[in-house]
Amino acid sequence: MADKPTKGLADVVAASTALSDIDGKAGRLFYRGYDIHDLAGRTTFEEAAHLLQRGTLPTGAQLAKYRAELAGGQTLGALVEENLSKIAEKQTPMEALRTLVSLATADDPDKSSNSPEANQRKAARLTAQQGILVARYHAARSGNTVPEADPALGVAANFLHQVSNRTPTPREIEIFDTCLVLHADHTMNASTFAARVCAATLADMHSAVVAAIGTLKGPLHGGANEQVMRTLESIEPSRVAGVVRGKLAAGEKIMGFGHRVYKTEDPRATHLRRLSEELSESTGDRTFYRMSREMEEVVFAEKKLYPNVDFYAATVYHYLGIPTDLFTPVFSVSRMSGWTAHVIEQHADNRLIRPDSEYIGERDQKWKPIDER
Ligand SMILES: CC(=O)SCCNC(=O)CCNC(=O)[C@H](O)C(C)(C)COP(=O)(O)OP(=O)(O)OC[C@H]1O[C@@H](n2cnc3c(N)ncnc32)[C@H](O)[C@@H]1OP(=O)(O)O
Ligand SMILES: O=C([O-])CC(=O)C(=O)O
Repeated sequence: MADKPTKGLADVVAASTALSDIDGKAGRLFYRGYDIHDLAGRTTFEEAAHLLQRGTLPTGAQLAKYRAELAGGQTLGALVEENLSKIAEKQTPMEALRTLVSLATADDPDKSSNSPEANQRKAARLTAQQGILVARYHAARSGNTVPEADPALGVAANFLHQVSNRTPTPREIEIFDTCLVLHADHTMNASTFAARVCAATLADMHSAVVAAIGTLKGPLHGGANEQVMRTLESIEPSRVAGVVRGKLAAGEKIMGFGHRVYKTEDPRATHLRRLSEELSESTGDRTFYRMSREMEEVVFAEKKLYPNVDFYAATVYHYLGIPTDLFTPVFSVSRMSGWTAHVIEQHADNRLIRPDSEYIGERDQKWKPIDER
């Protein structure tokens, strides 16, 4: 019989990975040995994605090649094109992404191969496409068209331009690029674990990332960033402390706080707090930043909980003009680079992931025919 399980697999080491590492006590995060504090603000999203998917921070030539591959991977398949507007009418953003990425399999030239080369190509295409899917979905539901992606610009610049239909400032692009770097990978988080479980059956990369998108959607994981903004918008600015204390007293969770692994501040939240403050000053709209600071103080005083990555990401995206229901899709634009890197890693050294369970049901039941039950 199996040992008593730890609820939610807490502290269980479920996979080996060379992609990212967390020191939860010290509040440190590393991508392939590089400290997130060294990467954030200095490395572009494309460099971080190359690091995760291809193993190294790219040289200039490698980066140019990878960026060209991303630019070439932006074309959406015929089945996606045919269905996009119908899906945008009927599905919420994360539902739509789950559907669209699944449909994208149909026209992917490498759909039937899990070879390392095919996986590298698919990882680049999926990473290139995710931002376009979000922008095209948003345009379709708003009755707009999306400006053509400029191959000379990176994922961050093109995404902001396409979603807002205005030219972002260079600083806005830098800030958003940093957000993408900060969200790219995070060890065995729920969506990455889901992707690895799927990939470990030798299912294809698209199937694995569809599982991951469905898992990221929930409010205990990536969906929390949208809920943070909804909470901020629902509170009268002068009543933050009372409302938050009331929610905690009622046993409610405050979205954007707490973490399974970090026992101190999430290092990504440190960057995002600073970026949120900067944007609150440059936009002249300090209300949500001030409210966030007050929420942080109250939650810490009451529960000793720190903000996680989703907390200040919410106000950063808000100040960048991103619609609130696209916050979790934005997370997926970045995390696609990590999910696909994990699928590459899983397929390269695979064993089926099939843990045991503890049986807690009835035993020795006596079967009766239906008319005697
Ligand atoms: C990208 C990401 O996924 S980051 C996480 C995003 N999710 C959120 O922000 C949602 C809010 N946070 C949470 O639900 C949790 O902190 C999680 C899911 C992130 C981590 O969960 P776990 O490690 O399983 O902790 P768990 O949910 O068991 O909480 C432990 C205790 O802290 C409390 N707690 C944890 N987070 C919060 C919170 N945000 N607000 C209030 N109380 C909280 C729980 O109520 C519980 O209290 P109890 O022991 O008195 O019952
Ligand atoms: O690691 C986790 O459990 C959640 C998280 O912060 C992430 O996925 O970025």
